Amino acid sequence: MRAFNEQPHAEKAPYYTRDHTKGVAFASNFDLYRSKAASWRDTLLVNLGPVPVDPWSVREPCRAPLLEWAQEATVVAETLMGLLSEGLGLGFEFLKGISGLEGRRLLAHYYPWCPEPELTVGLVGHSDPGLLTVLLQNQVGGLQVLNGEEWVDVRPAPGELVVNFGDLLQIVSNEVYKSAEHRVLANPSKEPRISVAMFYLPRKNDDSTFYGPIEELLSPQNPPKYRKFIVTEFYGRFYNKRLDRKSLVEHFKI
Ligand SMILES: O=C(O)CCC(=O)C(=O)O
Ligand SMILES: [Fe+2]
Repeated sequence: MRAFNEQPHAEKAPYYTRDHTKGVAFASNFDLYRSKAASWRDTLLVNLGPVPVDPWSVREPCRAPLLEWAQEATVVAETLMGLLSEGLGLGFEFLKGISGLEGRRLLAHYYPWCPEPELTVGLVGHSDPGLLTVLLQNQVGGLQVLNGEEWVDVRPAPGELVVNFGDLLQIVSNEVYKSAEHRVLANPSKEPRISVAMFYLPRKNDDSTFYGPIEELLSPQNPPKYRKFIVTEFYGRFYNKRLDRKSLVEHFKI
């Protein structure tokens, strides 16, 4: 990822687009024109499912490592989804059946040195939209998670993965699991911060499915906390707002 980002501008220019529905897109903040200020990072986005990207559209030097990482992360996500499903008292396959592991999106972030890090952030506070995110970060640090009112450092450790519960997991589990609010500080070090995240999201272009709290979890004592919606509304809401805190779950709250 470092090699990709540090290529001359002309090598990266063919990927510049704000159209996140493309197979591959390279841009700075996806919500640049909706947010109050720019964040200090660039992001390479690769859509890996349900319509897999042509692997050859991700050019060297990062094609093979990214695609390999995506496969490995998916094995982790599949296992975790099974365990979380059992944690809800449902079968191992249940959660996977809801959104599947088909909506797979890889985001590779590059946070260059920021000369005035106190004036902006690398990535504003937010929760991830899907079921789960599996994230690998290099050793620079800067990721923080909100614990109550306090931002706590998620310090990198070699070989460690960070897993975020997403908004959809909060909704379908009727708040048994809560999505994690997190942010990345602007990078004050000369060493770039690099992270690669795999998002497991609802399938696009499938408006025959209604998402909402899983019926099997509901009872008169545990009524649904969220209304049902289709995926077009879910993505429409996510992409038409700036990245901000946990507003996606708030939108669907009853
Ligand atoms: O760069 C990171 O560590 C966090 C990335 C992230 O939160 C995201 O892509 O949603
Ligand atoms: Fe995130």
